[in-house]
Amino acid sequence: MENFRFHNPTKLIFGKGQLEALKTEVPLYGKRVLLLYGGGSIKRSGLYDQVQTLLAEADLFVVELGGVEPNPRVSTVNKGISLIKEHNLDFILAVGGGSVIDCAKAIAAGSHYDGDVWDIVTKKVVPTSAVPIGTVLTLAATGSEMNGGSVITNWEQNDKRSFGSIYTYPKFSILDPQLTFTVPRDQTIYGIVDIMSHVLEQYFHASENAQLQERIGESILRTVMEVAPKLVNDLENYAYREAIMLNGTFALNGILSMGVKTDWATHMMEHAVSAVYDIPHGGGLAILFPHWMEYVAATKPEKVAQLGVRVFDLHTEGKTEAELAAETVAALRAFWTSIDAPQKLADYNINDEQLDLMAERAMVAPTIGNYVPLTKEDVREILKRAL
Ligand SMILES: NC(=O)c1ccc[n+]([C@@H]2O[C@H](COP(=O)([O-])OP(=O)(O)OC[C@H]3O[C@@H](n4cnc5c(N)ncnc54)[C@H](O)[C@@H]3O)[C@@H](O)[C@H]2O)c1
Repeated sequence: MENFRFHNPTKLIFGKGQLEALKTEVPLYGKRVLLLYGGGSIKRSGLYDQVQTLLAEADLFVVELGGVEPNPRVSTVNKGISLIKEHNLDFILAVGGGSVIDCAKAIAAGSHYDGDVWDIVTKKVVPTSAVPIGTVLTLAATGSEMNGGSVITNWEQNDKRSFGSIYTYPKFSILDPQLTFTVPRDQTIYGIVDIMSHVLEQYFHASENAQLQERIGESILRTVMEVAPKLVNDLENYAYREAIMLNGTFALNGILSMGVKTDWATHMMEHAVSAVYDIPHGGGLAILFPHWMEYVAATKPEKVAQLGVRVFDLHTEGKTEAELAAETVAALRAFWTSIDAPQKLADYNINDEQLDLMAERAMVAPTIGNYVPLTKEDVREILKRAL
């Protein structure tokens, strides 16, 4: 393993009816709250009214900003920063999925910085403090509820970038699986793919001797694969929602990346695709991951084969690593197809017109990924195979 420090300061408040905790948690950090939410699902479900009531009962001053987009935009981040400054707000409550939470993190860091928040998102500037945030999670997918990461899109520049900071970890996150009952079937599927992809990005690391991290990752994958097919046909089942929610949080809260150089090339490619075409993140990952895996297996099949044996129960007798790797890719693809995840970029009407732009946008460094570092030509080839 590489040397590492692990520090995750987010308090998880998990289970039925835990929303009430807002009354005691928020006042620990602030009195003047920016309430941030997305496209209105929380108004339809009644969650918005419940949150407002609890904040009022706790005697808190509230300014709200709704309409945070899926794939949140830097223009919305800037609106939030203006509201924080105008009303002298000292806490941000994000109620929603990863997009709302990521937007809250960028507002939090940007409010303590005098320049353009895009400097922070593009990692030109490192945050040294941030407005404290708390979250009420309504969609299991990103793990943003228990990490410091944030992904923001600059639509004018067709650029989607991520940054992370110890200052943007939520102080607390309330996870009531019942709040995810209303997530539609397609978004539920994207969430499942996102969770599995997070594990895979860390499983395909470039370090030695990380058995515990790998075994935890395999457990998450196996649990998600056991529950997901049942959940997509029974969306209001508490036990299934509960399992997926906890797995989603643990897939990206830092434990799988302890002491290892993780990959993340597929996420960078997906960010490039969704920065140009604004497609759902999980949908893009379902298309790209099997192609990435097939591509890297040509030079480094061993870990792909290991995944197949340990997670997809492949039999090894008489097979080469390359054959096992090919079976693993087929098994992953078959699993995602079985839960109706998309399979090719054409499913989102994406053709080869913007291949070069997408390949260019994916290259946030001269090569991306660590398991097998990819050049722009590699990325272009993977995107082409995914069309
Ligand atoms: N910060 C991280 O660690 C991290 C990791 C992976 C991805 N991301 C980013 O997060 C974003 C995706 O977040 P997401 O997958 O959580 O989806 P999302 O937050 O974009 O939400 C997707 C859709 O579901 C709706 N929705 C949310 N909760 C709902 C509910 N309870 N009922 C009905 N509808 C509901 C939203 O309004 C939205 O239309 C992308 O921008 C992605 O790049 C961040």
